[in-house]
Amino acid sequence: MVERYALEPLKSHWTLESQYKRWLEVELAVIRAYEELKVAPKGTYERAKKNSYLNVEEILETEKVVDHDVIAFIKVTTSKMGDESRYFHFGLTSSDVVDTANSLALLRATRYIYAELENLHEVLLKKAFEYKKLPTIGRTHGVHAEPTSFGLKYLSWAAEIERNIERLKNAMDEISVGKLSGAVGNYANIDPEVEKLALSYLSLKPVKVATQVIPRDIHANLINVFALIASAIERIAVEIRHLQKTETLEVQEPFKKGQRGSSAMPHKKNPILCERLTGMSRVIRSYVNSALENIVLWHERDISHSSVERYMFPDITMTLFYMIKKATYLIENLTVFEDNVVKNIDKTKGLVYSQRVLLKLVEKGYTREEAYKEVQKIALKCWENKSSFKNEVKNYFKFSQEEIDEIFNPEYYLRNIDVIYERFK
Ligand SMILES: O=C(O)C[C@H](Nc1ncnc2c1ncn2[C@@H]1O[C@H](COP(=O)(O)O)[C@@H](O)[C@H]1O)C(=O)O
Repeated sequence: MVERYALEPLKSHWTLESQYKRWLEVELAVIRAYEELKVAPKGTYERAKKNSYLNVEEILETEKVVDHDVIAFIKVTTSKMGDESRYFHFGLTSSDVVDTANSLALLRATRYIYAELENLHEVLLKKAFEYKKLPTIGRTHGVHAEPTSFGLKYLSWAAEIERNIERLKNAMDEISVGKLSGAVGNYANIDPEVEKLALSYLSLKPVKVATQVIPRDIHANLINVFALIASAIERIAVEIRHLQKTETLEVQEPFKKGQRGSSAMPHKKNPILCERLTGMSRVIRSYVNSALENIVLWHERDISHSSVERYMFPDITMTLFYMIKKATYLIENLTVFEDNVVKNIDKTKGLVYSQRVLLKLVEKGYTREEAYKEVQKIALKCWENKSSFKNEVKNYFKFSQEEIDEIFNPEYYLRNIDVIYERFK
């Protein structure tokens, strides 16, 4: 993970020491289950916990010799244990520990992400209501289309985050599984009751069927939801970047006191945060492919997925956590130049009301085809010579001033938005 983007508490969550602590948590849960099931003598769990020796440096030194990270961990951790070390890792395979601990790590990291996402959702909704009545120009294909509500932009972002919250909930539920079923997942050397009990101490459920590992489609689903969230944030960032173009200037991302935009051009305020969020979203999406590739392992497993996950799990959760926090800051502190938002509606001198003119003519008795032809003729002329569509329409179709005022009114386009907003109460 790039230090620049690593925020607490995620940063500490992914240190090597934290990883070994989670491995130990799993190993101890198994010992506790053995004791509960009277396989291990009373007090074994407490003694094993007290006498386990977690020393990162020594584990790494040992790994240099044995070239197996879990074995190195077991050797060092049990090195100061007494007789209870006999129950340590009893009947387990390395991935029982690694995979169960991975679920714990992902779940805990995702809980931080979830809380931040709820925060972002709330901020977006608040802004959606704040700008509900502000008319703006809707653009399709980048071309002025018809007026709409500025708040609807935020509402559509909030709705997307709402869907992602639901998806995240489901993915978290799916990843709340562990496996303690041994070398090929068939409980040959471990009682399924030990798994059930030990996982219950960790608030996990046994995965329905495992090989040596938990099936990777479960992890891929979570990674995919992360990518959806990143894309939702990128959609916000890209919109802001477009609206911050000098020609448009409807919004401006926060520019702190003392901040400088350009080393060469002192006048500049650039949308650097939005551009960073756009880039980060690309990085997060690129992990979806790796996560999908991890699904297909040889037979009961190979270990090609392991290196991928060492990059992917910390990187993706830390990057996403950073993105959501920054997106919330961005939305809360975005400057909206309301005058420009309204002014830009008239950049095409009324062309954006062409459909209203067309429908008015149909109401007056024109066929749709006739009306379209007539309106397009005038509209294209106005595009070319930059004249006022409003004036041309008034003169050509002999509309009264009252009709013109009614047609060329941005407020008209907001008349039904309450129906949409009602869905968010
Ligand atoms: O319980 C077992 O260990 C069973 C064994 N399978 C393994 N299960 C879990 N870890 C294993 C396994 N094999 C190797 N290693 C060690 O995993 C580490 C992989 O390192 P990396 O590719 O860098 O992520 C790296 O440290 C490897 O040494 C099997 O033969 O089925």
